Amino acid sequence: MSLCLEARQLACERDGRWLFEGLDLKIRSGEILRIEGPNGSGKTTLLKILAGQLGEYEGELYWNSTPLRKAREQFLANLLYLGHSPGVKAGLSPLENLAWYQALNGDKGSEEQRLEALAKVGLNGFEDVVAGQLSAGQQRRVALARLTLTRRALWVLDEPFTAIDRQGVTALEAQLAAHVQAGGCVLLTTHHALAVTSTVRCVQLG
Ligand SMILES: Nc1ncnc2c1ncn2[C@@H]1O[C@H](COP(=O)(O)OP(=O)(O)OP(=O)(O)O)[C@@H](O)[C@H]1O
Repeated sequence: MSLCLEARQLACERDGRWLFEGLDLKIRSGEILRIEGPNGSGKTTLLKILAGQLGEYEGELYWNSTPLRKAREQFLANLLYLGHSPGVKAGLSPLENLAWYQALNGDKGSEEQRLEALAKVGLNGFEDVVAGQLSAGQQRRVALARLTLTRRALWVLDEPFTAIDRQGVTALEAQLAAHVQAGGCVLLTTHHALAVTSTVRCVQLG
């Protein structure tokens, strides 16, 4: 099924300043949409709005042509949102963190799946280490393991390459490309130059 998230005449004000106004954008199956702009231009704020996490905005959002407020359940069932911070629980191991994410989504999953997802992000041998003791890049990798674990079509990713080494960047780029090739869509912010350019469109803020 073809998917489409659309924003019409989106505007957001912070502390008496318009971060963006009259913003129209669309993201469909098979596309990567990159939000660009300098620090403080509103990229994270825009992603939160588009991921349904922030209600303080003007304009309208549509999911498959239905206003998002009426299609919220279907929208959330298709959404995987990874925020600016890795959002990993420091007191839990990577394996426990993934089990916790799955439980939040009402998905029991299996340990085998979780081990496979951690292996894919290069965390073999760190599965049972308390996440608070992992490096910044390893914590980000725990969060990124959710991309493998959770079957959602729309990925909204805020700076997913932060703290990731060169090999990890290549692997993540390949994963993004494979996801859109399989009919998914990716909305992301990154200060990193993406190698997969053919399916990437850009929206500039600031
Ligand atoms: N909850 C909030 N209340 C008031 N102002 C906020 C809030 N959240 C963000 N802002 C302000 O909105 C502006 C945009 O912030 P945002 O985090 O969206 O920028 P960004 O483009 O993602 O920046 P960066 O590239 O540094 O991550 C900033 O000036 C910030 O101070």
